[in-house]
Amino acid sequence: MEVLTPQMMAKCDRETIDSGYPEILLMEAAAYGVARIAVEILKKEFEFKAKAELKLTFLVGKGNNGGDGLAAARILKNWGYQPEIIFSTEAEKLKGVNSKNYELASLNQVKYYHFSDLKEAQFLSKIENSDLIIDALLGTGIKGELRGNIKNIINLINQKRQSKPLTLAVDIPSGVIGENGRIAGEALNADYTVTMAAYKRGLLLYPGRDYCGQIKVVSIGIQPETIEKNSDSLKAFKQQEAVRLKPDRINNGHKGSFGKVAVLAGSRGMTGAPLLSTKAALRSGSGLVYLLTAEEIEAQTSVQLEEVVGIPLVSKKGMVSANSFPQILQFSKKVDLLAAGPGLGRSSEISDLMEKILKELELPLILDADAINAIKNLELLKKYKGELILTPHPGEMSALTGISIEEINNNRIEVARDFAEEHGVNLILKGAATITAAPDGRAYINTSGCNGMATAGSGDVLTGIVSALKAQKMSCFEAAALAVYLHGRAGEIAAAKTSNYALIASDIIDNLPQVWQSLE
Ligand SMILES: NC(=O)C1=CN([C@@H]2O[C@H](COP(=O)(O)OP(=O)(O)OC[C@H]3O[C@@H](n4cnc5c(N)ncnc54)[C@H](O)[C@@H]3O)[C@@H](O)[C@H]2O)[C@@H](O)CC1
Ligand SMILES: Nc1ncnc2c1ncn2[C@@H]1O[C@H](COP(=O)(O)OP(=O)(O)O)[C@@H](O)[C@H]1O
Ligand SMILES: [K+]
Repeated sequence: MEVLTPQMMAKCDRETIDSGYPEILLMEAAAYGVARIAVEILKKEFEFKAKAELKLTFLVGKGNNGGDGLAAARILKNWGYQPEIIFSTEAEKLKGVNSKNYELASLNQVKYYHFSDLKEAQFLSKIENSDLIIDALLGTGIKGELRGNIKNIINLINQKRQSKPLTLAVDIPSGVIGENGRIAGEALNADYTVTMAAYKRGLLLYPGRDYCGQIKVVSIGIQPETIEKNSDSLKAFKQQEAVRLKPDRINNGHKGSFGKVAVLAGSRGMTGAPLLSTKAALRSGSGLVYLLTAEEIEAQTSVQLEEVVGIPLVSKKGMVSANSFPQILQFSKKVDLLAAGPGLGRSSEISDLMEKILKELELPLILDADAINAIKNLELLKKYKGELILTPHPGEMSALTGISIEEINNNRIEVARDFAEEHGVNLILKGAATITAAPDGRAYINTSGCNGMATAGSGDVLTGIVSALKAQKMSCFEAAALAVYLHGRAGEIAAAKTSNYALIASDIIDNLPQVWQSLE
């Protein structure tokens, strides 16, 4: 599913209207979507209340977002509900389709008030006594910080956060900036968001994402071709993409058919990381997993994971030495890919080794953690003879690019895309709202995951999953995006059992089986 900026969405609206599709019909479809989802929520949350008893309060602004709200209020009135509208602005000053929808709502006798005519206590009592608030104050047309009545309305509601009723946002929670997910001073916290035609970036990027609750996308009559033409190949990765992309398994396969993964990882004191990566690879469908690690710790790691084949490498002071390169080169001919980095440690030897690997190997490489930290010359990425997937967290990304962590997090999509395009790599920029970017400009925003995954070793698990998927002959970009999604789902399922507080990285691996089952 495409993820658009407000400008791209407006272009889709405009082209559809210019092609002869009446604007008021687009609005009607949007409103119908809102009304339908409102009914679903009411039926679920207030099973035993009669329609006429339910209190629905529409907060309506003066733009088209307000127009959607007005039309939805009228539709619900015609379905037997008793919605009330509170206008942030003078209803008589509405223009175009919004004015028409005001007329229609009035004709259908929807009750309305103006915020300016209500005393603060009256307004708050209306809010507190509502079963559902429908937020149609501001949509993607927001400019600058919140101001005027809309600011007052949102401030008043947010001050009473404890007693705030269920809230359904129309298109985007008012105050969230559609372009980037930043907040225009304040924003209304929604439990549900019904968004029109496609995701807007601000719904999936933090902090905006925290304000959206459950997001539903409704179709409003804009053709998929129009959306695709006006989008920039940024998509949301969800369960349906996972089901579509998961690698096939052949019934007459043998362990070699499902991919041979070599993991170059671990050092003295960091024996957990290689175990997490290799075990995650085994739990993600790989037929054979080898662990190439410092000879000093090889025996120890092999004892802990029976299914992994240990390959001891020449080491120095507990770390893999640069002199192990001929062994790695030799071994690389036996496997489908090499994943390097987890727990390797930092030393000039590791940097030298990574330089040799990037100069001389040809198989697909997945670089994480210390393998990324060891890259001193970015030119080597572009020159690498095989395919590359890099999986930095924002700290590693900052070290790699010189861009501050703050700037990276404020521009996750652009930073990930620019790097992937400039250096010809597939990039997973980790962290909440992980971005996966391909060298050709395609990118995904991930929709799974939870804050419990911010725990040591969680990235090592991801490396293992990516490796297994790539070894099962997926393209690098799709293997990376699917791995990020599965990792996030496994984290969510784990957190539902352990809580986000208690989640540890191995819980993510333990819940991979359930995630795989959900794709069958
Ligand atoms: N154009 C179309 O045909 C469609 C538009 N749709 C809806 O239209 C919305 C976008 O409509 P608009 O472009 O009219 O924009 P909005 O409805 O988001 O509102 C823009 C108005 O809000 C006020 N405003 C802007 N920034 C403000 C701030 N910081 N503080 C206080 N007031 C502020 C301004 O007066 C401006 O006119 C979408 O989010 C969606 O809900 C849908 O109806 C689908 C069809
Ligand atoms: N708040 C969060 N929400 C969702 N996923 C998160 C969050 N914080 C971290 N993660 C995920 O957890 C993993 C952490 O990886 P990383 O930082 O490399 O940890 P480590 O180096 O300890 O293994 C990444 O996949 C990241 O996207
Ligand atoms: K809104």
